[in-house]
Amino acid sequence: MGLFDALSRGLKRSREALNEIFYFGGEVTEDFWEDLEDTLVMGDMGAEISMQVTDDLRDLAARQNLKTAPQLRAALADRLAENFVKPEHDPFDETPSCVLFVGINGAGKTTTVGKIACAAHEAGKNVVIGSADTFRAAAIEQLDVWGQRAGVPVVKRDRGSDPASVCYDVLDEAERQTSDLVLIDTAGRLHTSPELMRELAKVVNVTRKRASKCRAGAMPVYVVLVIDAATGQNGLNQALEFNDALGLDGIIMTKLDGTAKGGIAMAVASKLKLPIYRVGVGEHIEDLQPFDAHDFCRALVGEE
Ligand SMILES: Nc1nc2c(ncn2[C@@H]2O[C@H](COP(=O)(O)OP(=O)(O)OP(=O)(O)O)[C@@H](O)[C@H]2O)c(=O)[nH]1
Repeated sequence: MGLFDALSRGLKRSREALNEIFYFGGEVTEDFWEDLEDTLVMGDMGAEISMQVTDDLRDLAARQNLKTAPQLRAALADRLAENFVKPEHDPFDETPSCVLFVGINGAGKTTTVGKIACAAHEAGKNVVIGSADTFRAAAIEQLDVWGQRAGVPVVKRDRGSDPASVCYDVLDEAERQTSDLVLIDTAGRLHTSPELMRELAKVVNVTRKRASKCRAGAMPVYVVLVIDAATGQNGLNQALEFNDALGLDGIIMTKLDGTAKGGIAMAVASKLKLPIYRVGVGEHIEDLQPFDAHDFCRALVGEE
């Protein structure tokens, strides 16, 4: 199943709400613009973007003399797509590359590492996984299972070990194996805990320092925030805090197959000017897909 179909199944709530406006909408009236802005806000896009998008569409309708709601549906999808940033690099396509996965508990970090490891291994890449979640024993086991499934080695240490030193070991191993792709899972943490964010900043710094000293030349390190799309507007607070503490390179948005309304992807990408590298649309290996802003926005507004 392609991204558009997978998203179309997931983003039902926002699409139905927008459908209602467009379906019943004949002539565009003042009520139409109010309903549109409210619906975008309810779809987790945030007040600022919703107002901006509505104003821009209103200008376009006036300029192009578009008078009925259905005429505006495709224009809305195009306007929404403009909120997304195109990635300059894809950390999962570059070789060599080291990616640190960060985020709150249960966002989908471990699952995403597993899915990416499987796909990269299948594509013939030499992959190594690092388990810097030394807090939760079950997380280390979960990553081991993904490693076995993917046929990829997992570097791990005992529960309670220093996560930064695990990252150092992971890069030692990656160098020994001349790995193409290094994927490091970190422990879930609340963005509101300064102590845990400081610990994570140390993990990132140590990884960057070690990666800059690889014998074959510096290995780029990407810090990727994994966000559960169903957390709604709280996802924006997470992104702002993680970005402040670590300087993020991009986002992976998971669980867009569930009850998520989807607008949070746009709110985060637009506010932080960060690319979305992948989206999760299910729990299985194949349910992680490259992000396409146009497909995403068409699925959101119900454009075929
Ligand atoms: N439906 C759906 N479920 C997902 C997706 N991604 C992850 N999950 C599920 O979300 C749950 C949490 O995923 P994990 O990968 O364990 O999350 P985590 O961020 O590593 O969690 P911590 O280790 O506690 O920080 C699991 O049950 C996953 O199967 C997705 O895209 N869609």
